[in-house]
Amino acid sequence: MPPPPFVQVEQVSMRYGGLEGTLALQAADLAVARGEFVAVVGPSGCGKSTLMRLVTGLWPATAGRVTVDGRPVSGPVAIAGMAFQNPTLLPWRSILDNVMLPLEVVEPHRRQLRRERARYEAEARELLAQVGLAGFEQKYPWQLSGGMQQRASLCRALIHRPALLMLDEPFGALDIFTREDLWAVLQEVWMARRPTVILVTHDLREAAYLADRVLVMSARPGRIIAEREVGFQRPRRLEDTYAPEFQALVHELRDHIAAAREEGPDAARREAADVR
Ligand SMILES: Nc1ncnc2c1ncn2[C@@H]1O[C@H](COP(=O)(O)OP(=O)(O)OP(=O)(O)O)[C@@H](O)[C@H]1O
Repeated sequence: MPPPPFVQVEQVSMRYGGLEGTLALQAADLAVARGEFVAVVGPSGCGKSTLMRLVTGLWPATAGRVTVDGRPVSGPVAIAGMAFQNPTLLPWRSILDNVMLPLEVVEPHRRQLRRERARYEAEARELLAQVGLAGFEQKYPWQLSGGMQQRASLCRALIHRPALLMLDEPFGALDIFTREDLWAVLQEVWMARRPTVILVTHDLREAAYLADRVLVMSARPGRIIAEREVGFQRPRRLEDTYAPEFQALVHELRDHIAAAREEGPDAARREAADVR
């Protein structure tokens, strides 16, 4: 029998702002295996970030069930690391202290931090070196470029060795060259540590480069309407993204999203028919 999914979303709906509010998700299902790298793509405003908030327990679902590692999600999930489009580093803390922040919050690290500070600090420095930020530990966020801040934010998401890494457009604000550099960094970190990853992105090349499987969402109210395995060998290289098979996959995903956008009016009708 196959192991149960590490992340499971079953028939989840989410309406913001009470009965008359926006229905962001409707009867959405999602299953992600332990250690899998999944990308979620879809039309703008279809509910991708909402799905992320429900899986990490930042919002409760209006209906349905979310489990992570076999446990129902009823509040913030401690085993999750998160990074968003905006690096959200604290300006008054050094890069090293920003990276170490989750250790001050998440148990059991919180309890162990005072006693084992040197070990944790060495881990943070190692992680920073892995993403190319050796030597910048004592700098402040405002002294770093946007790409460097995003690298640091990735380290902060990883420092407590989360089993689940939730990335919501982490490279969305970066120029294409920096973004491509960070794809390689993320792939390397994932291959070394194998967390389960859910990545929300608007960039279909990014999804195809990084993910084992790409999930396509419908227009709002969102649900998963298509999925595509990505079989390219790892480690994937930037040159691979120019191969015909890779480009064909990106086109296929684009067609799915175009169809999902067309479906918009139907989605609106579905919403009207279901007042959940
Ligand atoms: N806190 C909120 N209160 C009310 N409505 C919200 C809230 N957050 C999101 N929404 C609405 O829910 C819908 C889904 O939003 P969400 O941010 O999940 O979509 P998204 O797919 O991540 O969007 P984008 O592609 O633009 O990043 C949108 O119509 C949005 O306006």
